[in-house]
Amino acid sequence: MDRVKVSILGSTGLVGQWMVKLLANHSFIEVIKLSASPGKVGRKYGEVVHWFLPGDVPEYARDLVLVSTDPSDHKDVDVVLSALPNDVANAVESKLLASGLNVISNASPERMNPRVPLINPEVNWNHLTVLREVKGNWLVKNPNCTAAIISMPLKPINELIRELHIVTLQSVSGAGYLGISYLAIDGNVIPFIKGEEEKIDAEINKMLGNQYVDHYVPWGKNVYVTTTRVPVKYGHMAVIHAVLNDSIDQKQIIERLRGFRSFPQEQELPTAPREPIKVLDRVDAPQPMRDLDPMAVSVGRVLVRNNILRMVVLGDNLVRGAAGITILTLETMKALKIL
Ligand SMILES: N[C@@H](CC=O)C(=O)O
Repeated sequence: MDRVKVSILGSTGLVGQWMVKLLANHSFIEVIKLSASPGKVGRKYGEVVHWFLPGDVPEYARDLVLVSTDPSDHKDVDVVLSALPNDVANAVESKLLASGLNVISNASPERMNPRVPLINPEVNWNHLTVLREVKGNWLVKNPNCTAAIISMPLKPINELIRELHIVTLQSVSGAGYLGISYLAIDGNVIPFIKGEEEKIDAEINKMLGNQYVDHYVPWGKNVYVTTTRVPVKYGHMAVIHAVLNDSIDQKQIIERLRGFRSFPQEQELPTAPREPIKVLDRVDAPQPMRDLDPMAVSVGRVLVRNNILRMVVLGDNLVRGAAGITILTLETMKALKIL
């Protein structure tokens, strides 16, 4: 397959808009359908979308007439990309799968299904290869945005880790455009995000484990997580303390993080960052306002003391954590000849 035709579900939402933007002028992925909620179906994308990203609505998308999520509206696409909210995704995606369509989805239902690969391409691209043994169509899931960001710097050091203690500082955009009121978050920190702590623990364990066709074997490490919502627009941060198995020099950890490259980099995939983990030497890095990169993860404050590694990790929750990871997964699947 030379070109890959896709449709985007939830195309007017925060994550959907990023998908529309990132796929403008893509070298081999072509968006042929955009879908939105029933009230918008039949109208032009450019007239309906409340565009919030820098720049204009990409030209290719402006005149596309919005379709429904019904499988009959997607029958001529190779892959459906789903940016649907969690509460509606399951019903819609199940119908698409039942009709024989392939789906890559950002929504949380089915992430822990033992047969469904949960993919952060640099971390576990090899889990996708089980799909070669699957007859018919498939579902692939993105991890939770925070799990996507945190799993990246864990990958090159995963065998050194005995257990993890994580505190997150998650931006408001993670809750969606209408997710949290200004009065609730301005000048405030909310130390609870529903369901998030369980997801991060389970998903990191799945991605760093081994995937087989009908089951997976988790990484098997204890991951203790506290999640907080902070008054920042974009970028999720995590303070990680990793208890290590052996003593290891801080410099060796930094070398491993800086030198990390994976399949997407080797294949020079269009959406892959050249340097997936940026270790920043500045004493006050990383900061969402200064250090946010769309697809790379920024790491600072690296310190090893008494066999405990501390690092602060920052990533773009809407791009690396959602829209960009979907596209990079599709590019990885094409490079693996799964499409
Ligand atoms: N569940 C996450 C979504 C990622 O952006 C959050 O609430 O921040």
